[in-house]
Amino acid sequence: MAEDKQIRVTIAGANGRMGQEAVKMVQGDPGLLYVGPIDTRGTDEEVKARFAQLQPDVLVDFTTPQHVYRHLQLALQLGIRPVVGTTGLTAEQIAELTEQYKTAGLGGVIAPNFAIGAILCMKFAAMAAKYMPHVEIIELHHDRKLDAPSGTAIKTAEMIAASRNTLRQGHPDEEESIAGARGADYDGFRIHSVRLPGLVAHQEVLFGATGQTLSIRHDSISRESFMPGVNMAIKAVVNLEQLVYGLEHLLD
Ligand SMILES: NC(=O)C1=CN([C@@H]2O[C@H](COP(=O)(O)OP(=O)(O)OC[C@H]3O[C@@H](n4cnc5c(N)ncnc54)[C@H](O)[C@@H]3O)[C@@H](O)[C@H]2O)C=CC1
Ligand SMILES: O=C(O)C1=N[C@H](C(=O)O)C[C@H](O)C1
Repeated sequence: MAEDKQIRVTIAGANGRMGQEAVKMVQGDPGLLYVGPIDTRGTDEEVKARFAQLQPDVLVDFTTPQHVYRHLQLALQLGIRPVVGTTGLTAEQIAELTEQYKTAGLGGVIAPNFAIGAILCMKFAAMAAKYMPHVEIIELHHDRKLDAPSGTAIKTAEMIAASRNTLRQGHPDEEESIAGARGADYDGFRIHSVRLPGLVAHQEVLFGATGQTLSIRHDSISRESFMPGVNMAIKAVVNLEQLVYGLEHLLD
């Protein structure tokens, strides 16, 4: 894509908490052109007609787990590059979409978290897990969140599992007297999800070893924290020829 051409951006979920921040960010960048919102709660024909009217290069998605898979399929059919922040896609869906985008040679970004500090938290946790394999993840979010565990916690768990020798933690005879007390099991370690008003997006990764503990924590205290990452992904995706899962792949 020519360097001096503005990138045409549409946003799904433009009236939501993240969408409103994303509209402001896109409108504030002279390199980007906000062509308007897209709402896909209609027939395929209606939605395709709206896309044809907007002519976007990039579709930014901050909607719900229920709609995001269809959005990625639609973007593929229409040759529009997606930048997806919506969480809740399964590992199988991501693998299938990755193959489909590769075959089409179309760029896309799925990033469970766009905040640079959250990416560092994941990377540091993966580094630490190699040497301190006893680990638990606690993610904490506002109580309007639909999915649990968070996309960030799942991605963190995947990165930890890739660098940690598999180990089933805790006492072999441990039992829950209240179901769920020990959290969700991922590859032998636990993920705990906290939902409270007043929170935005937070994660703590705790490690334990003989006589010591290590905590790695990230806090997003406002949704502006995600915007530099969204901006970076929009500018990167126009030059990609495959679907990338995780902002860390755009950083190195
Ligand atoms: N990757 C990241 O860094 C971040 C990701 N998220 C994720 O983004 C998603 C949205 O989060 P919030 O903005 O807090 O939610 P929200 O509920 O405030 O906004 C979602 C918006 O999407 C709209 N919507 C639903 N279906 C739609 C459709 N088919 N077409 C167009 N619009 C539709 C809703 O009306 C609503 O306005 C969630 O999955 C959340 O986990 C949130 C924060 C950061
Ligand atoms: O719903 C949210 O708010 C967030 N969702 C993403 C996730 O599931 O990880 C990213 C961030 O944690 C905020």
